[in-house]
Amino acid sequence: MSLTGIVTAAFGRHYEITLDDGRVVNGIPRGKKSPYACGDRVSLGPLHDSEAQILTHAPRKSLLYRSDEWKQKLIAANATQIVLVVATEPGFSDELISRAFVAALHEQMRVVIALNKVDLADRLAGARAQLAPFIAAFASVDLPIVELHAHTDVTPLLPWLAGQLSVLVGQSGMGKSTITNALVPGAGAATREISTALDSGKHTTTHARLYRLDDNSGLIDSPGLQEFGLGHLSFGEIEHGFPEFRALVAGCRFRDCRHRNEPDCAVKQALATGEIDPRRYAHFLAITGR
Ligand SMILES: Nc1nc2c(ncn2[C@@H]2O[C@H](COP(=O)(O)OP(=O)(O)OP(=O)(O)O)[C@@H](O)[C@H]2O)c(=O)[nH]1
Ligand SMILES: [Zn+2]
Repeated sequence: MSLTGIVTAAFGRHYEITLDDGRVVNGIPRGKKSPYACGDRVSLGPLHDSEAQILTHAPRKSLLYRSDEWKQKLIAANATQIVLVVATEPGFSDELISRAFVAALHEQMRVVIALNKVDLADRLAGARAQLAPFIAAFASVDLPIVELHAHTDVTPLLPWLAGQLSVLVGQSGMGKSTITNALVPGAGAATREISTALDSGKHTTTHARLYRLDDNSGLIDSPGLQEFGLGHLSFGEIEHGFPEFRALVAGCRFRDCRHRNEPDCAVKQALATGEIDPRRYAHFLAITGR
């Protein structure tokens, strides 16, 4: 009988595997690739000095990854939701939010937005305004937005984490590690002070790690990301991540309308009337234009 366990940390081509019996070992993939992610259930070959080859992974409920022309980067396997962390400061990219939504909806994951650092009161209105288009766009989809001051209290997040395997995703400096440390005493995730000017965060979390919150809930902290390439998704899959377009596209003159320069495009008409938010439309062009 081969050993089985779950990937609890991913460091490039090395994986920390927590075996079903509780032992923690090193897993090394066969070949040159890094085809596993935190959250994967894996089976291992024979153990030598706490190290074993990873033979295979079990079928995944979901796989969150990003890609560009050159490579794919796995973020998490089997997660049921993304907790997208943004903050009042440093500024965040709303295009990254649109991208994370496309990836999440493609994998049938829920998205919860955590707006952190609400204590920085003079920045709060601006951050809320930046999120407003998403609230409108996702009116037909469940989209919780949880405001947080992670330094003092993360309990507002708890009801959203119950029963889920959540993956924290966000740009560097938004407070993912602070949230993880508060939720998992002793996690020891590195946090750092932003010492220099605003908006100049450099990332510190270098690898993804999975933490158990209770018997039914887990949390994966992932390195801060500045880009979320979606080169692996088709036009239709990207369009699916824009739920506010769904009811409209049937009204476009062309069945294969790309909502760019085509005549009688219902999406562009909705843009002109303000029914579709210009930021969301810009994100759609950026993501489908690649
Ligand atoms: N004012 C304020 N600062 C916070 C809050 N939460 C986190 N911070 C600070 O924000 C900075 C970034 O927090 P981290 O938790 O390291 O951010 P991160 O998202 O994990 O960043 P990476 O590890 O680079 O991905 C640190 O200086 C934190 O102390 C908050 O609620 N309010
Ligand atoms: Zn169209």
